[in-house]
Amino acid sequence: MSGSSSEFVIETHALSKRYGRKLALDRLDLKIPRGRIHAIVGANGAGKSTLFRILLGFLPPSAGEARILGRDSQQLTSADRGRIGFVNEEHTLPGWLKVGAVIAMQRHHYAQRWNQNAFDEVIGHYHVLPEQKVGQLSRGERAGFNIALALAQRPELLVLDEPTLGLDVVAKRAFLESLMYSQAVESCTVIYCSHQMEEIERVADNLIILERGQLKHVSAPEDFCARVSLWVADVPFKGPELSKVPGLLQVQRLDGLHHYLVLDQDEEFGDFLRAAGARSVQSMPVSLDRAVNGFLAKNHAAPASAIATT
Ligand SMILES: Nc1ncnc2c1ncn2[C@@H]1O[C@H](COP(=O)(O)OP(=O)(O)OP(=O)(O)O)[C@@H](O)[C@H]1O
Repeated sequence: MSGSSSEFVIETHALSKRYGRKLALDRLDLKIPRGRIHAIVGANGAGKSTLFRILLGFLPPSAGEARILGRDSQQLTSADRGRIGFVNEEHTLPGWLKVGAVIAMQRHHYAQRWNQNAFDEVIGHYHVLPEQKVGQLSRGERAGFNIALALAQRPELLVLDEPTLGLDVVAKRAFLESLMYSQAVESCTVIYCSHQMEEIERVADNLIILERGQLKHVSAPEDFCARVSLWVADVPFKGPELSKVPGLLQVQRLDGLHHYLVLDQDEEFGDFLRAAGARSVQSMPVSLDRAVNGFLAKNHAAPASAIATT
């Protein structure tokens, strides 16, 4: 199969990774179609970085298969790697090199592929000078420099592993804008891993939720939000027994009212609360942050199989 004709940029089949007694990826079947921005989210330790390391060929799987741009991830050639841009939170560039020297090296390395316009467009958001050493750049500038270099290599696939970790609000915004408004992004597929839901809400077309190395949900972010709702009810005493509350993700008691965060419930949930004695019931939508974090917190507290969601 030719890489560029493949319909999916990422395809894993029964992919598992075990570190000693720890199962980081658990028979993961994941298909990410070509084009657009895909966000991968999951709690700490869900297996996101492990997945990226296997996909980029830095780590072998324990079992199963991983393909990237149509190629087996364990057999990537340097030409295949040239089609993939990777930016991670560490922004690992040699600190002693001058910015101008790094640019010259990359331009030479990527030769025909190098897209100077894409580089200029992104680096224009940052006050980075060619005579500065990479180690002298601020975290935000280094993140910007990295994304500019990655986009200039005209990648078919751009993998971003928590690229805004540790950046302040201004630097985060600059980074996201350089991503969202770059022409170069339009011609590639972006896989973005982050814990920042407000970022994901702004940039992602597709939301992929991993939990304990398994796939839990795939859809547009707004469709996931639509599955989660918050119900505020004036229920006397303790309210219904929690094990009987359908789709329950979280419950809180605030100012004498019960707040139920629930998954996949419709108007009948209001009837359930009224039958449990609620005097008033009000439902409201939630932000992506609340929806995802409620969902992940629930799965933390219960066995992974407690909610069947895929
Ligand atoms: N080299 C290793 N040796 C042993 N266990 C590891 C190793 N790398 C990762 N793990 C374990 O595998 C699991 C998945 O880790 P991974 O770094 O892939 O998660 P993550 O989703 O990227 O987490 P985070 O959001 O915290 O970065 C974790 O439980 C972690 O402790």
